[in-house]
Amino acid sequence: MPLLVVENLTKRFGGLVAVNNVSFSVEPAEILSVIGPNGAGKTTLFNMLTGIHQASEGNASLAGRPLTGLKPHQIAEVGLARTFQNIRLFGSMTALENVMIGRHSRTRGGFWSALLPGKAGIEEERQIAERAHAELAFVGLTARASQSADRLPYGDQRRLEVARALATDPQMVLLDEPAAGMNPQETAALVGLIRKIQSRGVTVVLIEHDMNLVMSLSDRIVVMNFGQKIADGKPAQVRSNPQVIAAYLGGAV
Ligand SMILES: Nc1ncnc2c1ncn2[C@@H]1O[C@H](COP(=O)(O)OP(=O)(O)OP(=O)(O)O)[C@@H](O)[C@H]1O
Repeated sequence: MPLLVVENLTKRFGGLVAVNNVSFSVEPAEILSVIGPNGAGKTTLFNMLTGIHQASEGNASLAGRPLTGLKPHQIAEVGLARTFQNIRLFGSMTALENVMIGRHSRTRGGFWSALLPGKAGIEEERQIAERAHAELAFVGLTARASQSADRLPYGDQRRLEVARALATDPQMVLLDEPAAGMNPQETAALVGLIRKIQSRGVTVVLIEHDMNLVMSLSDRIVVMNFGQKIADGKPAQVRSNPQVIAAYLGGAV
């Protein structure tokens, strides 16, 4: 059974159809990339899946539970987490605190657990910090735990966002251009990290423009152009699809 099912999702902004009747599904523990030219509708698709935009038409579900109509925090509770194209960290907080905020959304006291009475609050806070340290270690940022997020190198900020998403215990993470602005070494480390996320059993859907990364990492690729899905298949199929070559890949591959 697919984990994510997207059926006929459409988003209109006034007269502009940013996402037009898009359907696809994602199997558990798959790595699926969504590619397409600038303005194709990829981020709008993620924004509908994560409750930032309400769909104009269509449905999406995760593990059989409807996502459409839910608020972002409810979608996180269903098990869908994301990172953003423009990094959204709390700049003046430490790396550890940024990950703890992700974890707070999944615990009894939530964000206010520090106010829980006595021992219960202290114990919950200790568990949250422990889990946040584990996620920092997972993404390779142990040494950065006590540094302010805004002081971290760019690639580390992107990995910190991934750690925060993972701290919510998601079944699936959506990564919006995770390699954007990374140097080749950082990109290589990112490939390793995404494979580690997959081996944890977390399904990964990413938007990415780095075609080397997309072709080497993806189990499957969905191609969008002008809001519509124009192809859906394994990297080799997508790479040789004449419509995709015309719309996007050109001489790049
Ligand atoms: N909030 C909004 N209001 C109006 N138009 C929007 C809004 N968000 C996106 N759009 C428009 O919808 C279309 C799709 O944009 P979207 O950001 O989803 O594309 P994209 O494929 O993610 O592009 P990129 O690769 O450049 O990030 C674009 O024409 C964009 O200008």
